Amino acid sequence: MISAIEAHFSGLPKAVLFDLDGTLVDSAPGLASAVNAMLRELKRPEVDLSSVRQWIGNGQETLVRRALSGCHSGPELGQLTQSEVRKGLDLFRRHYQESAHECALFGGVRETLEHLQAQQVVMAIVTNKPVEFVPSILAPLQLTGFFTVVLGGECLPEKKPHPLPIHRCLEKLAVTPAQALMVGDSANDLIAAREAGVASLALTYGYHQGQDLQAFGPIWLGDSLADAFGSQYDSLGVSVT
Ligand SMILES: O=C(O)COP(=O)(O)O
Ligand SMILES: [Mg+2]
Repeated sequence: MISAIEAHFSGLPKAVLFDLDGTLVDSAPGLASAVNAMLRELKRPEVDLSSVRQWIGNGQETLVRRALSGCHSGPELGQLTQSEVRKGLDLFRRHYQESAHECALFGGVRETLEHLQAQQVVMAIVTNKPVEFVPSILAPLQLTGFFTVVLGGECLPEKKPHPLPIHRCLEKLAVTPAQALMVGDSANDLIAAREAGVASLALTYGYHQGQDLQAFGPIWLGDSLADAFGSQYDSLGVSVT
């Protein structure tokens, strides 16, 4: 059976841009450790992992604002002072240096990266996470060598859902929007891709805050990267189990 990716690109895209948190790695445990270390220092109540999962995806300042106010959105976020947010962010980042590695690769990811690399598809990471933390996530998982470009949330004046990081990444890779595929777990990824004229693929296992990702027009939506590229693995005789 021909996959949605093969049908769209008549084969494989020239470049695949991956979101990081919730797409390649389950980073919530490391983020929750740092959030709670920050809250302890500020003598505030700790939060549970499931709350932190709901708060990931809009960069670290938003995560810290949500943790300090104990909710995802609402007037409480706006009531925080600049100095509270700055202090929280400094503490969070100091602790996250220690806990960023507390994350796990989602199933099917390594096989997909190996498959794409073997097919000379260029790969990049476009994340809203500050870029300084990316090496401590990729290195222990031995993922560093797969990516030609890594763009973090504070590399540019805008982050996803703005299309600027995708435009900049395509420029660096010297590929056109039509030659690229964005793979993500949240509306931010799919909106940024759509605005940049890039096809997208949505994974349902990440941090989508209950949103219906189908509404943002991915060419494929599912719960395993291996399934998205599955028929191509099969044709190469590569195991996806
Ligand atoms: O740090 C975040 O907000 C998450 O980043 P990502 O999902 O764009 O990788
Ligand atoms: Mg994500």
